[in-house]
Amino acid sequence: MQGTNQAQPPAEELAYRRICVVGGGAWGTALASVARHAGRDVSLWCRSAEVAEAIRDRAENPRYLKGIKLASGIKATTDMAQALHEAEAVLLITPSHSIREMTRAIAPLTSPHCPIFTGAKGIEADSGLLMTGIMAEEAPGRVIGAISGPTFAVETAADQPTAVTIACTSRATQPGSMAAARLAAALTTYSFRPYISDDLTGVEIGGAMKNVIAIACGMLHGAGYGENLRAALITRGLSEIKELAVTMGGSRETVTGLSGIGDLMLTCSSPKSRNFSYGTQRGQGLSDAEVFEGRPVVVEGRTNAVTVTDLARKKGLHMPVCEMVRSIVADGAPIGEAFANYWSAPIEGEPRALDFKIAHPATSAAHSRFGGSKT
Ligand SMILES: NC(=O)C1=CN([C@@H]2O[C@H](COP(=O)(O)OP(=O)(O)OC[C@H]3O[C@@H](n4cnc5c(N)ncnc54)[C@H](O)[C@@H]3O)[C@@H](O)[C@H]2O)C=CC1
Ligand SMILES: O=C(CO)COP(=O)(O)O
Repeated sequence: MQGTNQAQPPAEELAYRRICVVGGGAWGTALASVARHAGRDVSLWCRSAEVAEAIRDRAENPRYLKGIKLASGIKATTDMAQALHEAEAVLLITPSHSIREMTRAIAPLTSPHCPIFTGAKGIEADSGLLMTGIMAEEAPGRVIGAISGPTFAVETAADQPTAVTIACTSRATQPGSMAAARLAAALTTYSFRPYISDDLTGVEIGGAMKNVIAIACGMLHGAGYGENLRAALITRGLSEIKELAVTMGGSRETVTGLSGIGDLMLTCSSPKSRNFSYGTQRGQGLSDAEVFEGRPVVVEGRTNAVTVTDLARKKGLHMPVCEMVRSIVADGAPIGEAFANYWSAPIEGEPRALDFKIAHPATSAAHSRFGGSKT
């Protein structure tokens, strides 16, 4: 059929030439470095003058990516208007709680034709909106998108092979479709491999929920449980992601992709993950205050345990893994007790001969491991 086999423009012609990354933390800096390696004109807005200076002058970000040599030529600045000047695409890479405020700041400083993509993973408290839902409210009419997947900033910045998903508001429409493809073309290097998706909801639900499940895995790992349990939590967690994603209009296929199972596996199994590490330390008996020691660290799963379960409850969905994490991080339940409740709950649709709350060995093991109510 005529028209269906039209040749795509060459990638270089398609690619955005000028990209502004907003957020000079670990992930924003890593993406700025990727874009520079891909040959783009890259500006980076940083909150800290010291960080901006180190990136500009020495191609390093000692605060967030210590010891890693970045691409040279990143125009790092603390001046937002200067960073956004003539940007063809913006990557908004600050923590999820700041996305509303940051989109509000970016919108008037950019052309209405400039798409905004975010790498933040989360759901907003109160509104229950995904990151791109917030951005669509604050920058109405804009093409909005997300970049997600199994991506530790420290590896990406060090040029380790990394695959991501780039999704856009209605990729099926011309502007959305073009924006995702243009960003993918702009960021592709020998080590950075973007895939395109039109399932923004599925992509973002995966990103928000995997952090909560990683905390669960970390907590039980820290408490001394084995890999069997971790694999079970990842699998049951994936099922919770699938339920919420499909209920919200996302697709099952996305859940089995990079932004779903890919990111879930990575985050649930590595000490490089802040969510998994936080969980591990809590599982070892440390309190929140002891884990953070006054240093603010982005652990998105702590707040998202509440926002995800709030949303699921509203939709009439039961999410035992996420509820377990919520009961610990938000309601102060002892980890052993929360796990025992989770593990001993009847399995829907299956008859149980025993009262698992009393008889299951894992229940008493959990209680003794955690020494009653201390943790
Ligand atoms: N670090 C990683 O490996 C990855 C992180 N992400 C996501 O990217 C987002 C950012 O994470 P990271 O860069 O790792 O965090 P980070 O802690 O390394 O850096 C956060 C950056 O945001 C800035 N910031 C913090 N609060 C702010 C606010 N209220 N307003 C404006 N700027 C603010 C900080 O100054 C800093 O530059 C998170 O949602 C995270 O889940 C996604 C993929 C990988
Ligand atoms: O999102 C990430 C990897 O894809 C980073 O995970 P953490 O925020 O747990 O470090």
